[in-house]
Amino acid sequence: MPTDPEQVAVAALRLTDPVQVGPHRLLGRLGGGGMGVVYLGDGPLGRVAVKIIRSELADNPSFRVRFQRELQACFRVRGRHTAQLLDFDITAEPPWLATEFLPAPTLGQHITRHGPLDEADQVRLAAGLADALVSIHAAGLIHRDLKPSNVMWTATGPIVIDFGVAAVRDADQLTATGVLIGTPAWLAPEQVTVGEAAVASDVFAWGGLVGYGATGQPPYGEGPSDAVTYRIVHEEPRLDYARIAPSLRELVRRSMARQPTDRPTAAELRAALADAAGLDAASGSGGGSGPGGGSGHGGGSGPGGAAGRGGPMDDGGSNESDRPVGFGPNRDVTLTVHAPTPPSGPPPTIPSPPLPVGGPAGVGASGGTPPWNVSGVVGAAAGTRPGDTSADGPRRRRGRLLGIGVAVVVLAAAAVTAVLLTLGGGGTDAPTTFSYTATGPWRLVVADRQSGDDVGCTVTPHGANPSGLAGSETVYGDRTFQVHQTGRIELDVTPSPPGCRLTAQAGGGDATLPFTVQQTGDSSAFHAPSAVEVQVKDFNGSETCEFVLRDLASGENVDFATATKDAPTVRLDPGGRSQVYLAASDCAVRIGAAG
Ligand SMILES: Nc1ncnc2c1ncn2[C@@H]1O[C@H](COP(=O)(O)OP(=O)(O)OP(=O)(O)O)[C@@H](O)[C@H]1O
Repeated sequence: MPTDPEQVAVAALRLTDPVQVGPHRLLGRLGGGGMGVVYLGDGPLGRVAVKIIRSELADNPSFRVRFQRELQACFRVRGRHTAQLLDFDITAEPPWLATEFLPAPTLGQHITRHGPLDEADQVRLAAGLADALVSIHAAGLIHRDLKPSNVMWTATGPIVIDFGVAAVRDADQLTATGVLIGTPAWLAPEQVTVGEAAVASDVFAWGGLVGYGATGQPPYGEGPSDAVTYRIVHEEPRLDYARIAPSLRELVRRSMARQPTDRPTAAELRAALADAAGLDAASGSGGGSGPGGGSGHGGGSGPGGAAGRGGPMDDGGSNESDRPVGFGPNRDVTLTVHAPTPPSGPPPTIPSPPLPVGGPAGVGASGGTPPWNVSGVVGAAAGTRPGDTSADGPRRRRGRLLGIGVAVVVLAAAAVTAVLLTLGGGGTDAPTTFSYTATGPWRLVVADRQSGDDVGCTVTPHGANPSGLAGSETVYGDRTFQVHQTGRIELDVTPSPPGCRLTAQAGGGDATLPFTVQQTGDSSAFHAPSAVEVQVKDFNGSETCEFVLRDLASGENVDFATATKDAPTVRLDPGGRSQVYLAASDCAVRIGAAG
């Protein structure tokens, strides 16, 4: 376990950030993801982590209903290794929820700083995560998004955050155009292929996380989401089992079985590890040293119960995080943490001298020469997968649930040249101009790589809009546009790299029918059959879904149809075109040849 003080980055509030949410005064930013931004708050419940939900999600009428249901289930989760939900207001604008603040790095941050875990910590990680999953599953929830940024590495073991919200997020993610959320690297094969998660999917992620703890590497490597999802569906995990503690190897191997039914349950994992990690295998995690009595409440805001993790401290109670630390506009701070913090601390004060303004403290977001400030085109070697040439390292947030069709496209795209378009000039606020010379149809992939904000990437074409782009577009997560225009195309993008990354992929893809499209954006192109059948898998809260079939070569709209809940399958006629694609729709669909 960490014995040295750990650094917890708290970035300054931005001018546009709220300063108060319900009864919680916001002190700084802890991070952010697809659902929204997470703030450090202080108030009647002590220090809390407040997540403010993105308006794109919250605007969907079904979101609040689902979210409230899910959060009520979250209140039932009382685990030694799960973060306690303390308060929420689903009726607020925007909605928010508050969980106990865990003054610790995430597992990902810990491993980035200190390297892979030794065997004793691997066992603690494995046992703690298994215990957390038992608590979550016992409440009828599936985490769905267990990954290094959702595990806090505290002095009392791993503590899982963010459970319950992924279900709502997944159900609603396609309703807000352009919002793509999630991290494919940790998904189970069935989440990729059919978009469905079960408790066994969490067990699969458990195996990947334990492997990551032991090796520092994600189980399916790094790279663009297409490549990673392809590997998840078709390949065995790339784990160096020799580096995994012997007592965990077989459990990891079994938990990452391709067939969900071949995986152990979380309870079996926990039982197998109980002795090694000193867990009480029989009683579960309901008791233990969990937080004191949070009382659930529904729509309104109000205190949910006492915050704070009452577990024993590893280091005899030294607790520097209670020292006055500086918060306030334009000041980033680093909390030095020896142990979990009791909730009530002295009110924050502004330190002297002022701390630097910039990105999250300790992350090095400000200063230095931006490594992206180069112009040129980097061509991938023939036969590599699109984007495999990226020198950008792991992507922290990306589109998810790319479906079988995308996996197929990866293969097809391997034959074409993938081009990473790098950009010249541009400060943080000024747009950076991207240019690409196309000789045939191509795909523009916009990746919003800024996991810590809710800004998105705004892409604005110079001159005429290329097909697919409806003028200036703002993208959250990843989104693909099919473009038929050839010649030189110039686009402005803000913010500049590395927050936003634009990639061009030659060709329009060549997916094999049938395939499933879960993400927003244009589908991959496919050879046109005599008629196309589009079956809506998820209306994502809408009453109807509009479809447009487009010709890849010309960008021309060739057929339209509207699916309704009474008639969820529609036929589209390619009208003799040889290669077509389905233009952006907000619904999740399966595209096949009509029989
Ligand atoms: N309870 C908490 N205590 C302390 N820090 C937290 C807490 N919850 C979240 N954080 C911090 O905020 C970051 C962002 O959390 P969040 O769950 O929104 O994002 P994510 O998991 O990276 O993304 P996504 O929502 O797309 O899965 C976490 O990685 C962590 O650093």
